[in-house]
Order: sequence, then structure tokens, then C-alpha cells
Amino acid sequence: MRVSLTPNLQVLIIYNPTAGQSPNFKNTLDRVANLWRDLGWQVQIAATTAPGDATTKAQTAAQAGYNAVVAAGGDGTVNEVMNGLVGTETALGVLPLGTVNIWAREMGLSMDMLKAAESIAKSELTKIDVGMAGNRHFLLMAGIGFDAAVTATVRSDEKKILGAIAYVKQAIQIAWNFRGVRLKLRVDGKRVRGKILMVIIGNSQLYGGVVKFTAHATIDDGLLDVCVIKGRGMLSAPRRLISIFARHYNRDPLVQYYQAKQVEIRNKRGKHLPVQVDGDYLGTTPMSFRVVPDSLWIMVPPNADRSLWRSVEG
Ligand SMILES: Nc1ncnc2c1ncn2[C@@H]1O[C@H](COP(=O)(O)OP(=O)(O)OP(=O)(O)O)[C@@H](O)[C@H]1O
Repeated sequence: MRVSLTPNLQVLIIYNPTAGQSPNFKNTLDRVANLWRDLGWQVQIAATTAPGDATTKAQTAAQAGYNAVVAAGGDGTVNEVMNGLVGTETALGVLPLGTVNIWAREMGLSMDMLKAAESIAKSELTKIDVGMAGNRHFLLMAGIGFDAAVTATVRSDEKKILGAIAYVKQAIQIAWNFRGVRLKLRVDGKRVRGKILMVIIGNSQLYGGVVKFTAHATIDDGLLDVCVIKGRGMLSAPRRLISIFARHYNRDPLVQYYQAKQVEIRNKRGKHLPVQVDGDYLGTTPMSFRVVPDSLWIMVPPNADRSLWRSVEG
């Protein structure tokens, strides 16, 4: 079900002053706020002061009856805001201020903030599923293995200077020594065996702004999409990537694709893998993952990727 925005929308913009590469975006945010005020919206702006602050601020806004909280930052900030909004009546919006901005891309937003703000003003509201990793919600995906090892070690000062290239540089450095690990996977009770390089558990589709590991994922189907990539080491990764780009899941025996409500990853013989959610390091296996259906209101701009919905009502 899609719902139109009310004319006197109450909106809180929560921004992360440390996000992305641009040093001074407060002026642009003020212009965005004025653009929305001209439409009759009541708009407040609040800066985060530390990691985790966006979750507390979003929770407080939901309790105070705000209609929407717009996360202005990268996907880490979007994740923190949505963790404060799941299960409330307050909708999540996004303004792309981070390094990669995957959710903003999924929502079809321009990377130009004022153009993005104009699109957001034409949004509708709808409810979607989110994922849960341990006790943390995720909007995009959880990554287990190689990508989480990269996320855990990429330096924030390099991200400021190099942007997304900092991830590529770190991936190349880690790839040489990264080995697949035998873990115990259960996907809706089904046992999955083999040496695991990486598992992507996707609520949505886009990964890193370039590739879709979970290309069949929709955000209203009550399921998570699971892409399991197996192998001894990263030398085999380019072949696996070709299979994923061509969507030859399951035709390549080392790339398996599932849709499930729940995924359990247990360690074997003391071996474990790191876990990231929505691009931020979370911890290590063992960990449980599950879908939380129909639990988050979001603002859907007109150019949002329609393939993210199983059914779009007109
Ligand atoms: N005021 C703050 N000071 C320090 N860290 C913060 C602050 N506010 C938020 N953070 C942390 O910064 C992390 C990264 O932020 P965010 O994802 O928004 O930007 P980014 O890293 O530039 O973008 P991307 O996620 O696209 O790489 C968040 O996970 C959050 O915990």
C-alpha cells in the first residue's frame, strides 16, 4: 500500500558531520530545509555527536510524533536511523552525503542534494521488510567473510581522501591472504556445506553501488535473499563475480542462491568469519539472521527502482 505525504509533514533531518568527503554541507542542508519549508513542511535539523547517536535521535523523534526522519549521511547513518525507526509509524528518508550511498541509489535519488530534496518532496510512503543480524537491523545487506574483512579494516582517513577507491585498495591488500573457511550454514533449516569466501544476505539488491549479489531480492516479500560464494582463496573470485554479473547463480556450483526467512551461521573447529551490516563492521560469526517483515515505513521517491517491489500498486 502506498500513502501520499501530508502537506504539513513534520520532518527531522539527522546528519552525520563526519560522513563523506565534502567538508561543509550544513549550508546545503539549510537550503534543503528551506525548500521543504516552502511546501508547508515543519523541518528541524540535528547533527550527530558520536557513533550510535543517530539511533537515539531517531527513536526520540518517533516518540515525539515526527512523520519522517531523513538520514543525511552514508549508509552507516541510514542504518543507525532505521534502527531507531523500525516498528514505529515514522518513515525513513535519505539524503546522500556518504561515500557510496547505496540506499539513495536504490531510491533513484540524484547525488546532487537539492535535486534529491525535490524528488523526496514527491515521495509516497510505504512499509517494507528489514533484516536482522544478531540484535541489529539492516536495510541493505549483511555481508559475512571477505567483504566484512575489508569493511573492518578500511581506514576512515583514507575513505575521506580516496572515497570508494579506499575499499578497492583494501580489498586488493586483503585478497592475497584471505582463505575460505568451513562453517556450518543453515538456510531455513537446509544445511549448506563447503568452504565459504563470502555470504551476502540481502534485503535489497545493490551492493557497493556497482554489483547486485542478490539481484532477485524484493523488499516486500517477507524473505531475505542469500548468495553464498565458495572457494579456497580469492584467486577464484573473478570467475565467481562473472557468474554473479551474469546472474548464473546455482549454474556455477560455487555460487549458490537461496530465499529464506532465517539463516544460521555457526563456527566449526574454532574458525569464524567477520560480519558487516549496511557497510559497517558488526562482529564475527556465530550469528543468526532473519527477516522482520513489514516493519519499516520509508519515503519512496518517484524514481525508486521498481524492481525492489514484488508488487507495486498504481
Ligand atoms: N558525529 C559523529 N562522529 C563520529 N562518527 C560518527 C558520527 N556520526 C556518525 N558516525 C559514524 O560514522 C559512521 C560512517 O558514517 P556514514 O556511513 O554516514 O558515512 P561514510 O562512512 O562516509 O559513508 P559510507 O557508509 O557510504 O562509506 C557511521 O556508522 C556512524 O557510526
